[in-house]
Amino acid sequence: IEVLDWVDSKGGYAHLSVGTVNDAGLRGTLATRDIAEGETLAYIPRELIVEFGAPAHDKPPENAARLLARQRRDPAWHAAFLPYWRSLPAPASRAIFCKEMFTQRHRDLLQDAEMAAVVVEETGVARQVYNGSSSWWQRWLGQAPPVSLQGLLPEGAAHKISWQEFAHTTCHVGAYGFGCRGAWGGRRVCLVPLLDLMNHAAPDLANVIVHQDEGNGSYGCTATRAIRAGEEVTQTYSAAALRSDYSLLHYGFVLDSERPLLAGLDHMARFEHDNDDLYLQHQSLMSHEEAQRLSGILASFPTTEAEDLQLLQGTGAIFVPPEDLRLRRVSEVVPVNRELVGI
Ligand SMILES: C[S@@+](CC[C@H](N)C(=O)[O-])C[C@H]1O[C@@H](n2cnc3c(N)ncnc32)[C@H](O)[C@@H]1O
Repeated sequence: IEVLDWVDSKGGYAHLSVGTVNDAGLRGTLATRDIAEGETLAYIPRELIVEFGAPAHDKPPENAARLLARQRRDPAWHAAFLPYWRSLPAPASRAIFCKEMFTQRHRDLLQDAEMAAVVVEETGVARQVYNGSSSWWQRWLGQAPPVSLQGLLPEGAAHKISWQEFAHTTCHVGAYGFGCRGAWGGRRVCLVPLLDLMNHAAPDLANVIVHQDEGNGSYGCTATRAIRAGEEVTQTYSAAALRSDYSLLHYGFVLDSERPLLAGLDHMARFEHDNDDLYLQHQSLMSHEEAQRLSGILASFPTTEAEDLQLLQGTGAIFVPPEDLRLRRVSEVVPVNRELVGI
């Protein structure tokens, strides 16, 4: 597809094709040749990456407003990224569905008051950004999103964007965005063409990790095990996406898994709040209290960390570097071999 040639023409590469990966017609990425473990099978240069937001406010609706505004204010930029926009599911296509598109009927199906509250709260923020319905003092007091579609676009231009288009863009930014390091430091949300066509799989099934070069901001994708030509290429989006409720609400899918990862203690409604320091954000499926309890049990084990490490090395498993291995095991559900990709 066009986006592959575009990446190629801009100095990137990918040993990937885009195609149907299951009987339900899901689209995803496939290896075009055999890939060895540790090989970097895709490289996306910095200039193809779309970056938004600031650390304090990087919610999908605000970034959607920034994206839509930039597309309209800067037609040359929009045109330069056409192959990327065309690679994404069209609005109203069944390939993309998340909470911004929920109707009352979908909310009722949740059968869970807290999840329904998350939907109401987050779509409420999206509505505020779309309508620009908050006053300057609400924004100043932090009671409303700092960005509105009207505020970013010239007079009258915001009205030409329908709620459906806005909800679709919010869903796209949320479900296709990557956490990245901004050009001037700080955490941002980025859109990474082509690599965002990879589907999610649990860590034991995923075969690549996606990483950003700290120096030049480019993105790479490295095989965590050997991949055969034609095999689907998948990554683990985040530990949070291993939870059925989280993946359903934010991405519109649920993985087949023997044990659904759900617990009352770490309900996603809490999980989502950045300033709730009771919970370990976007990393663990538990509260700090629970992490401390489990850490205490691990600390009382008869073997040392070094001995555990030796055992793990013998298995060829991918694991985090030795320092505080046990404690990290508690707080990081998805271990990442940073050495493998040199980050
Ligand atoms: C980053 S995109 C991946 C590419 C997407 N499949 C496409 O064709 O544009 C994320 C979306 O892909 C779908 N998806 C990703 N992983 C999935 C999985 N394991 N099972 C079902 N759908 C998945 C969901 O619709 C999700 O919101």
